Amino acid sequence: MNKHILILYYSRHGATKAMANRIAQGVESKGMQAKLRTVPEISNGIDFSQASVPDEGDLFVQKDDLKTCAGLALGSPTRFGNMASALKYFLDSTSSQWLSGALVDKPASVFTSTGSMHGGQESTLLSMMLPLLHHGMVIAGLPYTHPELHSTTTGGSPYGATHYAHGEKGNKLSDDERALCFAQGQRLAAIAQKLASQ
Ligand SMILES: Cc1cc2nc3c(=O)[nH]c(=O)nc-3n(C[C@H](O)[C@H](O)[C@H](O)COP(=O)(O)O)c2cc1C
Repeated sequence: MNKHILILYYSRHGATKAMANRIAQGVESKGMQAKLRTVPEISNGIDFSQASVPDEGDLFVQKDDLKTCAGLALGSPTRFGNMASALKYFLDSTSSQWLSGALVDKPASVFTSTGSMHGGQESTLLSMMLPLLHHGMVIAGLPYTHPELHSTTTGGSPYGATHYAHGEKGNKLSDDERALCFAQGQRLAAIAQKLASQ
């Protein structure tokens, strides 16, 4: 089976990246490799041209990463109740992978960070699922058997892990958020392993 879970995220200020790193720890605790990848900023073609390799941090995703992964965690900051355009721009370029069924029957989950408590976490997560369903993925949320879903006063939802960032520089995850990110990574890896053994 493909051994790695692709954790594909966009993060401007680091909160979504912190979640991605914690989800990766959950994946790796199940004996699978977590491949952390991001997407470039969108350029209007006038302001700047983007380097093909980022100056720092995780590498940019390649289309082949979709074909070779065993599962996908997709993460974005909430932008007006939806995913960030940089991530959507990448997804909109995956017609070939859709045609070839590169993601069909692979598990997927979604995660997001917001600046305000009721700023659209769930609408973002639900809308992020749509392209993944078109790609034929099997969507995995978070079950309420995780006690943190009952007790959290910050982020966390059955639709996927979330973080309430209290503004744009709030990158420190609460204990409940950390636990749920970890659980999401574990669950994704466990489902990928089960599906591969069918
Ligand atoms: C253009 C824009 C739109 C945003 N829209 C929302 C929103 O709808 N709801 C919300 O709670 N936060 C919103 N935010 C705040 C970000 O979601 C929040 O700061 C997030 O934690 C940033 O994640 P990052 O650190 O990974 O970049 C918005 C930020 C920007 C720049």
